[in-house]
Amino acid sequence: MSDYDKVWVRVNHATKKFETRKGTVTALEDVNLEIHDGEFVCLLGPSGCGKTTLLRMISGLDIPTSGEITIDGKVVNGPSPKMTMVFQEYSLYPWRTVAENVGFGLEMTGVPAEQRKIEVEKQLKLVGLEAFADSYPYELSGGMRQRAAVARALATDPAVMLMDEPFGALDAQTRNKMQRELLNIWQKTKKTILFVTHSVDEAVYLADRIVILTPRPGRVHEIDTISLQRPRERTSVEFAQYRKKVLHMIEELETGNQNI
Ligand SMILES: Nc1ncnc2c1ncn2[C@@H]1O[C@H](COP(=O)(O)OP(=O)(O)OP(=O)(O)O)[C@@H](O)[C@H]1O
Repeated sequence: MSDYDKVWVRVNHATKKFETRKGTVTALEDVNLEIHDGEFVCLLGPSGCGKTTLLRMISGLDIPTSGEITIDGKVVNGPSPKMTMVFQEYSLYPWRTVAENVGFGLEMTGVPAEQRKIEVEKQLKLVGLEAFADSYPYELSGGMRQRAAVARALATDPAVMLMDEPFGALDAQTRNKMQRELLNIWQKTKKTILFVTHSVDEAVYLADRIVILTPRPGRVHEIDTISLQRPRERTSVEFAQYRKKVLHMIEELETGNQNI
C-alpha cells in the first residue's frame, strides 16, 4: 500500500476497566496492537471479549484506564476527525437525507456548502448511491443504508476507518455483496481499516491481517499476514486453507484458556 511502514494506530499496553454496581469489569487488559497505513485489519473475537471497547478507545470516545493509544504518534485524548466509526445500525440520522448524512462530518468541521456538495457527490458515486441523494434512510434497504454510512465515514477523509460489525445485521447475500463493495472502495481509496467481526469467513475474505482477541481479557494474538492475491475468492482452495488455519488458532487459544 501507499506507505506501509507508517504506523497510524499504536495501542500500547492498553487496559480498560469499568466500575459497575457489581464491581470492576476488566474489558481489556494490556493489549498491544499496531495498524499500518493502508492495511485492512480484521479484529475477530466472540461476544464480550472487548472489541467495541478497543474501537471506542482508538476513536477517542473512551480513554484507557492505563496504557496509551497513539494515532500518527499523538496520544488520543478525545474524538478526532482522523478516525471515523461505522456501526452496525443506527448510523444515519433519520431526519436527514442521504446527502445531508454524508455531508454531516464536513458540515461539523465548517466546510463551505459548495465544497461539501462536490465531496458528497464524489462519495455517493463511490458507493453507488448517486440516485438516492435526496432519499431518507427509511427509504433505503439495509445494505444501502450501510453504503451511505460508509460514504459518510469516508467524506471527512479519515486516516483510519473503524468499522464495528457494519454488516452484522444484513442477510447473508447482502452481506457478501457489501464485503465485495467494501473491498472495491478500499482498493480505490487506500484507506486504513480496522474492521470488527464475529465471522471467521468475513475476516478471511476481507483482511490483510487478522487479529484474534481472546475471550479472556489481557491477550491479543495476531495471526501472520494473510498474503493471498486479491480479489480473494470465497470458493478457492486458499480461502479454505486460511479459514481452517484461523479456526485452528481460535481452537488453540480456547484450549489454552481452559488451562488458566
Ligand atoms: N460502559 C460499560 N460499563 C460496564 N461494562 C462495560 C461497558 N462497556 C463494556 N463493558 C464490558 O466490557 C466487556 C467487553 O465489552 P465489549 O462491548 O467491548 O465487547 P465486544 O467484544 O465488543 O462484544 P460484542 O461482540 O457482543 O459487541 C463486556 O464484559 C462488557 O460487559
